Amino acid sequence: MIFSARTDVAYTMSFTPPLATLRRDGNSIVIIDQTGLPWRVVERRLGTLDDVLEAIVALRVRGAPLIGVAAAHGLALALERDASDAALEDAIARLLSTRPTAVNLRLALEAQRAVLAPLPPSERPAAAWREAERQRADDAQRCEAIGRAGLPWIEELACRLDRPVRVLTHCNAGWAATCGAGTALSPLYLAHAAGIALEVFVSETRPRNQGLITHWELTQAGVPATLIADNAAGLLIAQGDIDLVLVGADRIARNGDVANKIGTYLKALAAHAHGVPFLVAAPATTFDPTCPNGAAIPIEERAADEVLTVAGLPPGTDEPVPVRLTPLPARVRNPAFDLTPARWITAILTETGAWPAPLAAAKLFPEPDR
Ligand SMILES: CSC[C@H]1O[C@H](OP(=O)(O)O)[C@H](O)[C@@H]1O
Repeated sequence: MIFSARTDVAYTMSFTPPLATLRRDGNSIVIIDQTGLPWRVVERRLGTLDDVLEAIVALRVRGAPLIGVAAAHGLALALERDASDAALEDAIARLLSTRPTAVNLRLALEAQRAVLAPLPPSERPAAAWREAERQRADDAQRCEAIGRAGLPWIEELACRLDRPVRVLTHCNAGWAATCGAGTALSPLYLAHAAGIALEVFVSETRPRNQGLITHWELTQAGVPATLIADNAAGLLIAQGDIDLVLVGADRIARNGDVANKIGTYLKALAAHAHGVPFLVAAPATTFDPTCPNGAAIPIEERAADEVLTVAGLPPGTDEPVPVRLTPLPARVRNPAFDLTPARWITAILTETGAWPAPLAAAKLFPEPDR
């Protein structure tokens, strides 16, 4: 077990994302519209707060760290039109209402409010853009540090194996979900750059299939990746085909319980049952020290239609289209996240190092000396 503040290790290799997930362009922002990935890389200009609200809800921009930074930029767009106290609070409330689980969204807006509230309205738009850009650059640095915290875990496995290290990951916690190299994928990119042989198994992640984005990311970077159906993960773990499970997070409670994409819990359960290390990678902006445990984390319930359709690229077209799988049954549930208890998590990789799950929040948010 490698618990230490290993982010101080000066690794020579690094990973630069091939595309910018979000960038400012004058008084608008440009995102990669992730509803087109992996089939099409399409940029989308967001010029108003309403554009940003729609993009976050529709998962055009997604990933816990990235939706926080997107919300911070959305606030700047709102204040360009009206920088009054009422408009500031209204925009924050509307952005908070988009997606309830990833705490990054709330923390990003709280950081903006701390900067903006003391200022006169005339100074707020420029200050909001500065804070949004600070958050974007800050996230990239956090991703890089998480990669350094996770690399020793992969190195240690590589030293013991005479074959590629087999890592299972779920959903997308790569550069597409952040402003940098990603969280769960960041150690993998560093390991690949260091010449460590990897085989990454990627679960497709129904119903929105973010696993296809991970497979696309890894393949573009030259990292060997194998797509599997979500339901196949248990068999691979049980058969000893997986050396390490490495996933992201949307909110981590003070006791180390983790909310992440739906399906994570079942992989943690299988990993725990078969003694496979289960790592969660997340920056401090994904921790909620005010949240005592997983039961207190709100789980987003999304539209039934996401379960009843699957997006794809029919032969001869270049437009991904949704295909309805069944007529609308009477009842459908579509929780977007689930909860993994801290006791099933081997370590949480953060920008300050790798920590046992119950300790991670305390390492990032130490209680003041009483
Ligand atoms: C570094 S992304 C963390 C987290 O966010 C994703 O959720 P979504 O695609 O719904 O925005 C997924 O749960 C990732 O693990």
